Amino acid sequence: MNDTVTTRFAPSPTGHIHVGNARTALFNALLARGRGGHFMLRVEDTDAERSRDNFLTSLMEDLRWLGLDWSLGHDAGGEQGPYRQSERQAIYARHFKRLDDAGLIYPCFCTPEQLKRSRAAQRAAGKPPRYAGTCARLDPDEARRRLESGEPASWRFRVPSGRRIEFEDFIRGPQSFQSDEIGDFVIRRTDGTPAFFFSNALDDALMGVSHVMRGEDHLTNTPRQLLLLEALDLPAPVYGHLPLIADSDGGPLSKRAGSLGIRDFRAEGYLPLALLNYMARLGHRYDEEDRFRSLEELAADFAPGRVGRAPARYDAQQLLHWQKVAVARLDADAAWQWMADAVAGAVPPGKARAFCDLIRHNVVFPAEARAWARRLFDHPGDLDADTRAVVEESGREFFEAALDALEATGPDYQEWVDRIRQTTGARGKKLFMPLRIALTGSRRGPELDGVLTLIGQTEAARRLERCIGLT
Ligand SMILES: Nc1ncnc2c1ncn2[C@@H]1O[C@H](COP(=O)(O)OP(=O)(O)OP(=O)(O)O)[C@@H](O)[C@H]1O
Repeated sequence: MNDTVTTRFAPSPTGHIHVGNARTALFNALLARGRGGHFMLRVEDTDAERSRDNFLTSLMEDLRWLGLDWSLGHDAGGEQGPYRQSERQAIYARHFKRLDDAGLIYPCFCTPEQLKRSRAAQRAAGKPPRYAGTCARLDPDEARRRLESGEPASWRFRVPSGRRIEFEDFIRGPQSFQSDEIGDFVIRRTDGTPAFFFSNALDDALMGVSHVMRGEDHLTNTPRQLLLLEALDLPAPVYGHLPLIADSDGGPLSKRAGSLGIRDFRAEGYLPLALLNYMARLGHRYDEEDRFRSLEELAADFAPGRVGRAPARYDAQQLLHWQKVAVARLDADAAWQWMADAVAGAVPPGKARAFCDLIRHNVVFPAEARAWARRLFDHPGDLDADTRAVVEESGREFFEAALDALEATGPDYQEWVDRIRQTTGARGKKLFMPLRIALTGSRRGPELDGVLTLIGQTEAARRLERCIGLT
């Protein structure tokens, strides 16, 4: 028996992937990596109306940007392809025929309105809605006649009665379902396309997926899929269902609604490892919770048994924490790459690296780096009331002394501040805060020493004069 672990991410390309989808992809990638197995990307694009190629391109970009490369599947190859469901019609047709030949499926002519009425009636009677079995009892000759006359029909799987379906969920533990509570379900839609239950289960089996880890929105699909695989005499994977992630208001995430999209985080300048460290802890516990981990380390320490049962909620503060850690750990080259686009045009040629080295520990997003570039190379900006109060309190004489000192010492920071200290008697905060405000327009920011070097003597003098003018 082949005991390689093969996991998969099987999205429908119907929108940009969000934190919920991406965490499902991440957990599958971690499980495969941690066990030396394969992570597969399968594209579930049977819904032609909602599937779009641009969403497929976008989700592949997002996964690759996160570092969640797949070794099997769409755009990666493998023996069990194609890995786009829209290209697997012949395979579905073959297995559909096997079920038909075995008398395990039947055409259903019920219209959407009839089905809706039936569900409403069941609900009114206090019963959970499921297919009432109307077409299961049709005379086979009549069913053929109606099909031949072109009447639209979906196809349903005959769920065997009186069966208990049990399986061990590798996250939630033992699960048990009664087949009598499952109505006959659609495996082929009226338009001829395969329904989710069918194509999804069939592909997992045919593609050698060993572990299906997916959101618990799929939990009740699993007994249906197990019945189908049993009917087709195909091997079933083991299943694990993850608690869903809700947005910060508790609402569900949805690709269609475009909530918490990975590409939005990317555009804002979040780092992949910040998101990975954040998402890996969404519903999963690590020892040494606070330790920032590489993707390899996240995988080595990942265990389905450490996934909790409670729904996880998106927490912007937690993500921001990991972003700060990830930014602080960038080396000089990576820090520059990260901010380069945002500061393009705002930093004079030749000063880029010095600028980056100076401000990188003061920023968490590239947009902040851009604001610093403007502040240092263009204009320090208007002073807020508290900042202006410091300038006024320091007084004209202080800034005049600072300006004289600068002329005398040139842009040697240490000599400059020593001289100001001597001539004004100012010390500590009283010395450094007004100088910081003069040079940067802000009470917080990077080392003044570096600021002076970067903006140069002439600009520093101009900024001191501006403060003189404000007093
Ligand atoms: N909020 C969520 N939290 C965790 N996992 C989720 C969430 N939403 C979807 N998933 C999981 O993401 C995977 C991909 O699913 P799918 O492509 O159907 O995404 P979806 O967001 O449900 O899409 P749509 O909004 O188009 O219905 C599935 O395993 C699904 O369970």
